[in-house]
Amino acid sequence: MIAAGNRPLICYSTPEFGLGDSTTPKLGFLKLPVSNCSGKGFGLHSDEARSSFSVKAGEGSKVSYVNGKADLIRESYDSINDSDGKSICQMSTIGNSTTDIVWHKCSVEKIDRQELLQQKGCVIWVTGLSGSGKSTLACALSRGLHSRGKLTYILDGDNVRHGLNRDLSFKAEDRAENIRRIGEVAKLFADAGVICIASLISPYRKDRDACRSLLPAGDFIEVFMNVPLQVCEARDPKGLYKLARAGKIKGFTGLDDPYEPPLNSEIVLQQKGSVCASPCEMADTVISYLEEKGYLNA
Ligand SMILES: Nc1ncnc2c1ncn2[C@@H]1O[C@H](COP(=O)(O)OS(=O)(=O)O)[C@@H](OP(=O)(O)O)[C@H]1O
Ligand SMILES: Nc1ncnc2c1ncn2[C@@H]1O[C@H](COP(=O)(O)OP(=O)(O)O)[C@@H](O)[C@H]1O
Repeated sequence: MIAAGNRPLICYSTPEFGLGDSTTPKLGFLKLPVSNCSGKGFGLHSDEARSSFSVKAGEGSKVSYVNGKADLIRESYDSINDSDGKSICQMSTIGNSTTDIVWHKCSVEKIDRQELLQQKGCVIWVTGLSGSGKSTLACALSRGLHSRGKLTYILDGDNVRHGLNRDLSFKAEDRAENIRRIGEVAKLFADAGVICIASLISPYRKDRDACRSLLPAGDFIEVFMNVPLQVCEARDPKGLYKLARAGKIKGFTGLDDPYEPPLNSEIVLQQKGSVCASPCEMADTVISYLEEKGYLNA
């Protein structure tokens, strides 16, 4: 299925697509080669797609139509006219514009979901160097809250990079996109009423702050794993620091790539002298904070 912005495209076709007669619009799935779904364009530029067709992008009562040649829909929709000379600029929402999208409200809201769950949705954003204990804390926290009957979900940078963010590298703009996407997903979880634990290096202050700004005040709780580089490197459970020191990984955070420590995080977890609190103790610190701020009640 093809998506137009965040709306599905429901297609009906001329007979050569084998979806029935062309005069009666039918809902169906039009299998077209799509070579680029992420950029401005649709990517319908294969020879196989050079047939006349109609595409309908709709959600509820909002519908946009395109009638034309598939190979015309490439980069810009603003300048394309259909066979009657009518502009089909509605399709410009396929890019990154949000001007033609209307928020659809539902009578079941966040407050209702929170009531059901007896908790408040929020995002606990765990940031720190590789090896600082982010994933360990996330698990301990999830376990601790679960045992109190609270619903959590972990978005771990490593794990999300196996799926949603598998197209992203570790260069600065890809890290920013990784963080942006996880921030948006975390926001959805919080809206669902879930206590979402996002655990990723997120080295840049501006990217973390952008995620904070997606949420209502107080609902973004930044936890800084303030563990010295030497400690992280000595732990090196995946052997990545060793590889980076050997020059086999370039741009490794803390070595040859920056980490900007938070300036005002809600919680800072750090060693006392040379003693590091256990993961359970750290999780308890976060749980106490949530309790105090009322996140463990509706
Ligand atoms: N170049 C480089 N720099 C830092 N980390 C690297 C790199 N290459 C791979 N890894 C592994 O990827 C994990 C970090 O992914 P994140 O999504 O958390 O990173 S980021 O927020 O986009 O910076 C990180 O996982 P953690 O050790 O759990 O932090 C590493 O295992
Ligand atoms: N509080 C802690 N005290 C001692 N070791 C820890 C603690 N938290 C994590 N570790 C260890 O540090 C290493 C890195 O932890 P991990 O959670 O994978 O870090 P990150 O997700 O930040 O890369 C692991 O070997 C883990 O067992």
